[in-house]
Amino acid sequence: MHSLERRQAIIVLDFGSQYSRLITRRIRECRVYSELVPANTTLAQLKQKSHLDIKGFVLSGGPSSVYDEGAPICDPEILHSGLPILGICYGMHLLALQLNGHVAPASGSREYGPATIEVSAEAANDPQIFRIFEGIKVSPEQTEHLDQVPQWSLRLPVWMSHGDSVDVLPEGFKVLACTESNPMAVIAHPRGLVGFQFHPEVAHTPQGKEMLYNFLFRICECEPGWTSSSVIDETVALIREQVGSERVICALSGGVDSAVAALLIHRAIGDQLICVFVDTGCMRAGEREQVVDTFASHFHIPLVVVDARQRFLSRLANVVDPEQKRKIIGEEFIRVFEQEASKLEEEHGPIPFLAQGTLYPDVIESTSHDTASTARRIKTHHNVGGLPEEMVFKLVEPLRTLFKDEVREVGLVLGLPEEWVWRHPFPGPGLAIRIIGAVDEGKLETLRAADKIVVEEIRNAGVYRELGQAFAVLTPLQSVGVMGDFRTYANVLAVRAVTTGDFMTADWARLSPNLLARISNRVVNEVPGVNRVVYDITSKPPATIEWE
Ligand SMILES: Nc1ncnc2c1ncn2[C@@H]1O[C@H](COP(=O)(O)OP(=O)(O)OP(=O)(O)O)[C@@H](O)[C@H]1O
Ligand SMILES: O=c1[nH]c(=O)c2[nH+]cn([C@@H]3O[C@H](COP(=O)(O)O)[C@@H](O)[C@H]3O)c2[nH]1
Ligand SMILES: NC(=O)CC[C@H](N)C(=O)O
Ligand SMILES: [Mg+2]
Repeated sequence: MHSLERRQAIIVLDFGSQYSRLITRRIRECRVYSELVPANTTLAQLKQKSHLDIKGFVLSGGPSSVYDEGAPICDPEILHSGLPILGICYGMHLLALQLNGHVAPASGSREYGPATIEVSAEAANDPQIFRIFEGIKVSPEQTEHLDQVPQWSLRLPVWMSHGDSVDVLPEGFKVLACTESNPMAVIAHPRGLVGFQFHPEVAHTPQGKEMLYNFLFRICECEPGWTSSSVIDETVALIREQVGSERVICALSGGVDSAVAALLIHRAIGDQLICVFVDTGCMRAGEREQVVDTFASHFHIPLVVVDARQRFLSRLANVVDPEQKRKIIGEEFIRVFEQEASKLEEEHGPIPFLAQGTLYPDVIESTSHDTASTARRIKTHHNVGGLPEEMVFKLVEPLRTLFKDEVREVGLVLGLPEEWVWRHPFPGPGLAIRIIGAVDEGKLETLRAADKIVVEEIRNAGVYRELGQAFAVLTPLQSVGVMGDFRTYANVLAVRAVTTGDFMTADWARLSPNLLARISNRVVNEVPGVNRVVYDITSKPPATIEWE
């Protein structure tokens, strides 16, 4: 058995800020592993993560005031652990309050948006306290935007969003910086406790990343060891530990996540792995052939293709409700895998494990971190919330701790072809959730033809890589048109193209009018049953990326 080296980690306690996940991202961008955990996680619970060598904590911001009834607090054991802590906004308020300082409740005036912090001369001369700002300079362009010309000291543009503020320091702390309206904008204790009233994780704090860098490397004394190759080595060792000499089937979709999962598992356990691709009947034009061909030419892993078109389509017949569609598909997937596993077992012996390409965001979203309110379910993703309750498999999910761009990097290192690495995500329920209303073979044909044109034109225009996702949606809406002097009465097709980093929020892509014109023209001319094309100009939120 492989002995795993403990991985250096920074734990981010999530007090409900909309930026909590971004803090984790920023830390990982500095090549230090970081995990987001619920606000009420205790030090004792964290110590059970024995594979982690915890080097410090970040307490995130949050919507509550520390004076709200039931406001989340931090386990005192964490505050007294002796490890460095960075408290951001609400996290700073907690740090101050729980260590016997004082927080002034919001008094009408809130500090929201850009602000300038000024580091005090005295603090700048205290190297222990100053570590968080060491080496940071403002660029001349930034100085122009600051309130006044700097004389001697360090002034930095930052981004604020708060009402409460610290007004009495806890013992041993010093003020490191202030703003015009806030005398305690940054506080610090020589033993590595730092409070920021502003948000270093957002792009509007230009030097924020350098501050986080200082926290990680000067205060927590981390080493930048979290790289694609370290991820690969660790994950491979973990898979071996979990699976031993047993067999695994991997649900392979043709998307980047499951392909990378399959490659990692194959590296770990070789021919104990079999991949299974399910043709649900809701795939895009040529998808099945493409997956089979690319897989065969790049992987040396057996692939079973299951033609489950009939069974999915007959269960979906006349189903209109999006959530019901998702549940049916989630369940059918598992039933198909079970059936295939039992067939394969006749030849290969027991297959207790099912591997999936589940990512870190799926995991974070499926647990509610918000202690004050339970997150509302928007839609059931088939591979997480959509799994049936009774299931014979144990799950292997080697990407459970990774973000999408990290998965792509790992894919490149493992030799996954570029075109596969950069494919837009395609949801498991496929075209079934891009046909509004009931799904049938005729509508699938129409949508496949239209979707092919949309993607082709986007590729031809050279903008595929700039987009997070681009696809067509078939609406049940019919409208009147005129073609070759004849009246038509046919469906409206919607085109959706978004830019996004993490698929949690997205903006509609500003595709060029010429590109949109080409798409519209070709769709209406080449796809029977469509006589009108519209472009979706809604961001997420308030819309979602998929229409169902
Ligand atoms: N047609 C399919 N056949 C087999 N497994 C599938 C299929 N569709 C989805 N899955 C499983 O469901 C998981 C989640 O799907 P999801 O679309 O989120 O990931 P992906 O397809 O691997 O990557 P991407 O997000 O880039 O599309 C996949 O990783 C895969 O394990
Ligand atoms: O594998 C999946 N199974 C699903 O059930 C599912 N639903 C949405 N998606 C994908 O998730 C991302 C966010 O989509 P939404 O903004 O529509 O929620 C987008 O990338 C969607 O394509 C899914 N992927
Ligand atoms: N962004 C934050 O963390 C805000 C903290 C707290 N809700 C306040 O308004 O002061
Ligand atoms: Mg997919």
